[in-house]
Amino acid sequence: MHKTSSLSELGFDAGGASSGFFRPVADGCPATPTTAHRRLTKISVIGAGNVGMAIAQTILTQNLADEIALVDALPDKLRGEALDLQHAAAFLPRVRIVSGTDAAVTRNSDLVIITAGARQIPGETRLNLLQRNVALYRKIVPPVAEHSPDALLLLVSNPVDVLTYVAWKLSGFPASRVIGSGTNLDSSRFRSLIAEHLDVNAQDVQAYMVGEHGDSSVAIWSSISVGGMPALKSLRDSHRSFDEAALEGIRRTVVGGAYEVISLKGYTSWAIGYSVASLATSLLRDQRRVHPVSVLAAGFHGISDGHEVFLSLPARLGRGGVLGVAEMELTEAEAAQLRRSAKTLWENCQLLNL
Ligand SMILES: NC(=O)C1=CN([C@@H]2O[C@H](COP(=O)(O)OP(=O)(O)OC[C@H]3O[C@@H](n4cnc5c(N)ncnc54)[C@H](O)[C@@H]3O)[C@@H](O)[C@H]2O)C=CC1
Ligand SMILES: CC(=O)C(=O)O
Repeated sequence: MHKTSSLSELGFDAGGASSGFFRPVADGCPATPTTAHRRLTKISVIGAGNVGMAIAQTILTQNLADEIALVDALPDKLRGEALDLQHAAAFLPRVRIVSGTDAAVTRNSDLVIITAGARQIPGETRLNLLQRNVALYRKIVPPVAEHSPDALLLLVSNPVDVLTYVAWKLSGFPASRVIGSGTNLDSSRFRSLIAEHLDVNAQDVQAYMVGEHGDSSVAIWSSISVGGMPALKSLRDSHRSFDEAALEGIRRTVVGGAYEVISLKGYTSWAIGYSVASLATSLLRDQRRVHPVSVLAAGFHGISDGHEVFLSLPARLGRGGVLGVAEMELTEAEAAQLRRSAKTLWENCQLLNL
């Protein structure tokens, strides 16, 4: 484990340094019972690339963790990223940052977020990454699960739905503790498009994309509400142009959002950073918020009970992981689209022989 540069590395003895500096106060005790018994929260981020670092830095600003462990295969890059974050300590809540190329640094994590892996080059689909990233997950997931057997696993590398299945199989964890970031990000893109159109804050817009985090994601038009009011009918009443073709155009724009950013800057990072930090908050702070995330979907909406496929459905998240999945009312067309997504994803899962 590498605790980033410290005075002890320069030869200064850390033992007793604090007690030499501060004079004990009368009747003082080392820690109040509350502090002494408070369970510290540890989050590990595997993969310190664009996405891993955007997630780590967003989590840092949200005062969610007492310790963040970063893991990457490239030791210099990893140490550089860890130091760079540590140098911001004077502006942030106090968080211990540790890093290492070995999964041992993640020991006793509450939440492990995996972002390691190949990313798309312009024009490539997420499913194109499957073989490369499954090979990585075979190396990463078993030791991580062994070091933190009670952790929640949050998967981000693509194709995220199939890799969530892979992580579930390789970890041996219950499905409720294995969650893919899924369409939480796609739904944010969807909400922000509608919010911009109506000139309202995207936080006041509810709108769900479900299914695959990828080309076959399904927009649930009946889920759109603004300030608690169903919005599709009024959008249609005020704009005759909101016909089926226009709606499919909006869905394609949401799906194309990632491709557009990748073609412009080479990767996506900030939005997924906020998306995953919001999931981490809901999980670790037991917020019981509903997020569209990748969960075991067998038996939902006509997906066969025997198909252990993971895809996004609105799920209630808390400290135990997935606490429940909302029974959405879908049109027959939406349910059929979802089943088509499930079929494609399940075919990919079966090729892996896990
Ligand atoms: N689910 C989602 O919504 C999103 C998923 N992604 C996915 O996240 C993944 C990462 O993307 P970027 O951060 O942009 O890529 P990147 O190339 O910047 O970072 C990947 C990191 O993984 C590290 N890595 C490789 N093998 C490793 C191992 N065995 N152990 C630990 N670290 C290892 C690399 O050294 C590198 O630092 C990609 O698969 C990408 O498609 C990206 C954006 C959104
Ligand atoms: C790359 C990716 O999956 C996204 O930004 O949606």
